[in-house]
Amino acid sequence: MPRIELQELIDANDQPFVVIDRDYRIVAANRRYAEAYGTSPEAIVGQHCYAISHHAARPCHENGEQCPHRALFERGEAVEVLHTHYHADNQPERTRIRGHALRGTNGERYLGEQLYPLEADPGSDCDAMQMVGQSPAFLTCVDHLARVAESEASILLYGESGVGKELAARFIHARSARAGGAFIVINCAAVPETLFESELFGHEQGAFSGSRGLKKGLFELADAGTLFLDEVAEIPLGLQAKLLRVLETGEFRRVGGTQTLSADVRLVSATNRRLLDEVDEKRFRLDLYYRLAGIDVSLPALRERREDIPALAAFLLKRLAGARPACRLDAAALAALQAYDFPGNVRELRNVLQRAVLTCRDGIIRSGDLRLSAAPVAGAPLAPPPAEVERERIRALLDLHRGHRSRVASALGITERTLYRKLKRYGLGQG
Ligand SMILES: Nc1ncnc2c1ncn2[C@@H]1O[C@H](COP(=O)(O)OP(=O)(O)OP(=O)(O)O)[C@@H](O)[C@H]1O
Repeated sequence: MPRIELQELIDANDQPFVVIDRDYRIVAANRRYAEAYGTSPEAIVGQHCYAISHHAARPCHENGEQCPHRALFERGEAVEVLHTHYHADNQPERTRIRGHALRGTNGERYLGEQLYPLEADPGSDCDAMQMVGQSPAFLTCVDHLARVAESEASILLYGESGVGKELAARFIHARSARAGGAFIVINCAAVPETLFESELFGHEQGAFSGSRGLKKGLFELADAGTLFLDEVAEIPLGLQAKLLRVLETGEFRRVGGTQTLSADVRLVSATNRRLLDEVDEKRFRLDLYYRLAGIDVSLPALRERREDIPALAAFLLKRLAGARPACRLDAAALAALQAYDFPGNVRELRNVLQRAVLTCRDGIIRSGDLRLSAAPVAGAPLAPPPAEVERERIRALLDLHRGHRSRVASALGITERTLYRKLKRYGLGQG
């Protein structure tokens, strides 16, 4: 067998590649790897891997990260992990690392690491999408999203309210081959049943009373792009059958139309309910479930990634401040946020910060400025009111505000979206 120069061999690899010995010393690195850290292969050899990739003084497993080095030299396993690496300019980059067990001609064992940056396309990376987070739970999820984005499969996103399902759907679209096409959102809980079909498939002129002109449906508008069905569990049963037919044939008609149209649409759906439970309860069709959930991805709740709270809070405060200087949290306030469970997830964090910004005086948010529902202020309800009481309250407010939903929502201190869901549940204000 010919003996090929190691440097030439690894330079032929388009991905960053590095070879590390038992003592964490780099014994070889390809050009790609060295360039990413602003140096040359010659200068890197002999240095500690953690000094290069993490700018750290000790191995990354000592800082709580999963380490392929440790897995190989302690357990003999070649593993794949997600890490955050730091480039020469200190920019963090999320990277998937695949470990390889190598054996030198001296019989010694070495670790080969192949790096796959998760944000290879700077136009659609997490920063551009404003998706903040470095925790293992978040990185695993982003990695999963990036991988499923490349396929054409229908994706079902599952996660509690406010975890960022719409953001995740946009991320999938931006990283897919359809990124140049439209990203169309329909919130299935917000559309009254009577208008659902025409929203989705459009209508011809005068198709029903009140319809003016021809209107293209969202399905048609999403042609060559992605259609995001938010709160998909809320699609009325009758429409589920129609949607299924369209998904199976790719063909549809506008309401009141005779012409058969077709559209090439990739579906991403989201729900905060267990759809299979809905199937068991006969509220959701199993065949439609299979169509929508080609691949399902769960998004972690904020309390499962508490370590992201400081960065998320700083990001949201900056966004809330706009051009003005952003408020910041003192240590006790930050600790209170990290200890809190956030049933409403990132959206609740944003709302809590929004209120705190209004009450804080000197640009510093203290724990007293935070209104977290676990420690309610006087007058705030401890738990959601019982259904009957809530139904009556909403009905009375609808009367008071003459059906003006945004006013009712703000009187209740909830989003319009949540109000729509409640209206539906209580059979109020349809049409
Ligand atoms: N990782 C993140 N980084 C930055 N902002 C985030 C992140 N995740 C969510 N957000 C923000 O939190 C808010 C809620 O996100 P989004 O609307 O995507 O949630 P959702 O899961 O779709 O909610 P719902 O189930 O109520 O529809 C948005 O303002 C979004 O920008």
